[in-house]
Parts: sequence; C-alpha cells; structure tokens
Amino acid sequence: MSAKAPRWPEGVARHALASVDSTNAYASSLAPGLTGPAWVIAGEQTAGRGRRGRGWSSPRGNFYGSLVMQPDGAPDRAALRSFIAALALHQTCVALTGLPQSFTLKWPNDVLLNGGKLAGILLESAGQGGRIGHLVIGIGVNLIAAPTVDQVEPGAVPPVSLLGETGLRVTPEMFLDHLAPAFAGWEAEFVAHGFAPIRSAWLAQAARLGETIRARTGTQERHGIFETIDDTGALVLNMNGMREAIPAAEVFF
Ligand SMILES: O=C(O)CCCC[C@@H]1SC[C@@H]2NC(=O)N[C@@H]21
Repeated sequence: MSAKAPRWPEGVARHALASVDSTNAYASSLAPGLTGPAWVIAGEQTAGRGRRGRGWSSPRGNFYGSLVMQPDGAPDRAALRSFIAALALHQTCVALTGLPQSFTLKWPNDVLLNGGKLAGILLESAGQGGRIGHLVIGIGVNLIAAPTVDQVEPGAVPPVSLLGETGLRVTPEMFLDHLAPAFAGWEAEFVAHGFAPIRSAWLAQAARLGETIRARTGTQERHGIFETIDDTGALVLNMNGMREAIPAAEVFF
C-alpha cells in the first residue's frame, strides 16, 4: 500500500494537537493571525461537530483535520471548496490504499468506501457584507473506527472505517501528508480554471449518478434520477422529465 507522500505545499502551516474540542473551532481561532492557509489536526476531539448541527464521534486513531484559509471571492464560490476537499480526500484514499474502484463521492460532500460512509466534510465560514473573512474546511475520516448504525440517522449510509473495510492502518499524520498536497493541487486547478474541471472530476467519482435517489430539504422530500451537478454545485434531479436544481439537501439512497 501507501505511496510516498508528495511534498508539503509551500506556504501552508501545520499544527498538530493532542486533543481539542473541535479542529474547526481551533482553526477558526487562528484566522486573525493568518499569513497563509493552515492545517490543524488533533488526536481526538471532545466536541467534534458534524453537518446539520449533529456531533461527530471523535475517538483516538481517526483523522480530524481542518484547513483554514482566506479565499477571494463571494461566499457561493468559496463554498465550492467542499468539492475540492472531496476530490482531495478521494485522491488521498486511493493513493494510500491502491483501491480506486472502492471509493466514491456522495453529494454534497461525503466519501464512501464500499458504499459505506468513510469521511465527512463540514464547511464553516465567517465574514461581513457578502464577503468571506475566513473559511474553515473540516474533515473527519474513520481511519480505524466507525460509529455503529444506531448512532447515525435512520436511513443514513452506514458508517465504515478504513481498517474495517481494507485491513490497512493509516495514521492521521500519514493521512494529512497526502491530503494537504492533494488539496493544494485541486485548489490550484480551481484558481486557474474555475469550477468546470472540479465538477467533471467530481462527477467521474459520483455515487448513484443516473440512479433514483431521495433528497430531503427540511420537511420536503423529492425522488428523482440524479442527473448531474450544475455549475453552482447544486444537485440536479430529474423527476418524471421535470428537472430541478437543489442547492442544499440531505441525500438518501
Ligand atoms: O457531518 C459530516 O459528515 C461532517 C463531519 C465533519 C467532521 C470534522 S472532524 C474535523 C472537523 N472538526 C469538527 O468539529 N468537525 C470536522
């Protein structure tokens, strides 16, 4: 397994903590003193945050990391970095395992391994007047342990761990050694060429593309064929010939 890690990206800081409440919270606290992007990883989190106000179970041995940056542009554009993070995660997982067929991406930003949830991404930002002050991209990866099915929402994709599915032991440090350069590479592509190449690369790894899925937005639920994502990153569902772009939802298979 495990390819040699590429070079650490120039100008990017790295902080490793034994324990923290949330790497997202810590990364956010670094923002006022930043001179460039910074990664924060922690051995454990005591108050890990998940999407939609949920918690994120954070025992030792899994990966908890956040990248804080001060991106140019409007909040909508900054939010597209969840796709960059998903691609960087996919690249990292494939590099460390040599198993390209095993990993897929679930809209909007989960990484699946053999169809189970391996990793999640939580974007948080601060700013004023329609501008982003700083963006935090938080990433959790079940390297050695995953929550049990009864610990997640009914109907959610069952969580899995890298160790459980592949027998491979990867440390959080090794994971970051690959993830940070992978993120920097996709970020450079985004800055140079915009969202189009990111969108194509993401779609090439998408789970359930062309299949019927359910998208829940608040209390509303829609069934339709997952046709594509549009140039804003919205999920495009085809419901009996009627196409709808859904900017934010929880997806169920
Ligand atoms: O709900 C999800 O799928 C997203 C989970 C994101 C968890 C990560 S772990 C590192 C970072 N710090 C946090 O508190 N949350 C994110």
